[in-house]
Amino acid sequence: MQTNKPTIIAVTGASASGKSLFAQTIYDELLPELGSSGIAIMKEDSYYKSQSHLSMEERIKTNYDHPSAFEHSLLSQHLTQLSVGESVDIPTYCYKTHTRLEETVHLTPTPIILIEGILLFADKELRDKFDIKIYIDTPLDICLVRRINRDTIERSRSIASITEQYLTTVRPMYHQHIQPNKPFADIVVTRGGKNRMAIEMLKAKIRQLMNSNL
Ligand SMILES: Nc1ncnc2c1ncn2[C@@H]1O[C@H](COP(=O)(O)OP(=O)(O)O)[C@@H](O)[C@H]1O
Ligand SMILES: Nc1ccn([C@@H]2O[C@H](COP(=O)(O)O)[C@@H](O)[C@H]2O)c(=O)n1
Repeated sequence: MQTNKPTIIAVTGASASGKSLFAQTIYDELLPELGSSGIAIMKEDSYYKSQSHLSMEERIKTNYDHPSAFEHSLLSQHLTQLSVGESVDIPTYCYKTHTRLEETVHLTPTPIILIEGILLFADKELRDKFDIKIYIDTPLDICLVRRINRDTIERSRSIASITEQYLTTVRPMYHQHIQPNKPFADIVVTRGGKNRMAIEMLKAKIRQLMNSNL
């Protein structure tokens, strides 16, 4: 069991702004040198509430861009457990059925934990657990185009359902719960997962943290 508290790096921004690509790129590029005992990656989306008790019609109507769609209390509890050296079992979420799957992913604490998600800064209790806070700042029209491409291919959505959801919840919730929390960020990143300078700076910071923990 490790003794030092992990450094938790949170990456937020609009849906399809490039949060996953940014966090995953840092993780993939550091994994060979830090190993799986050095760095881990988590998703806020894993903590979408289980909706197994609801009909498919009710699940489709849910506002997935409001903080109440997430079980943030469980995420907060897991981050606390990881911080004191305890392992956690992370839920697995399915965007096609809009609920959790049976299986969980076991995570043991690592010195560096990356986490990405749309509403990580919306909850003060969660926000206070992050050591480094990053906001991916991508124009909303670019996010929409990416979301259409991604959700038709990866999440089995129709164009009609994507545009309806975008206008009724995704866009308004962005203006209410995501963009207003941008000032909490330590670093605002343009060009998302393709911003090599931002990626290299984060990697250098992580290496420095790892060396200072030796
Ligand atoms: N800078 C970029 N240029 C081009 N495509 C990108 C860029 N960043 C992300 N994408 C693509 O856009 C889609 C959404 O990106 P993703 O990282 O999943 O966003 P998020 O995690 O913020 O929802 C993915 O298909 C991804 O490959
Ligand atoms: N059942 C669900 C759950 C979530 N969404 C959408 O996912 C977005 C968050 O994930 P990103 O990878 O895009 O950050 C969020 O905007 C929800 O609208 C969904 O469509 N269905």
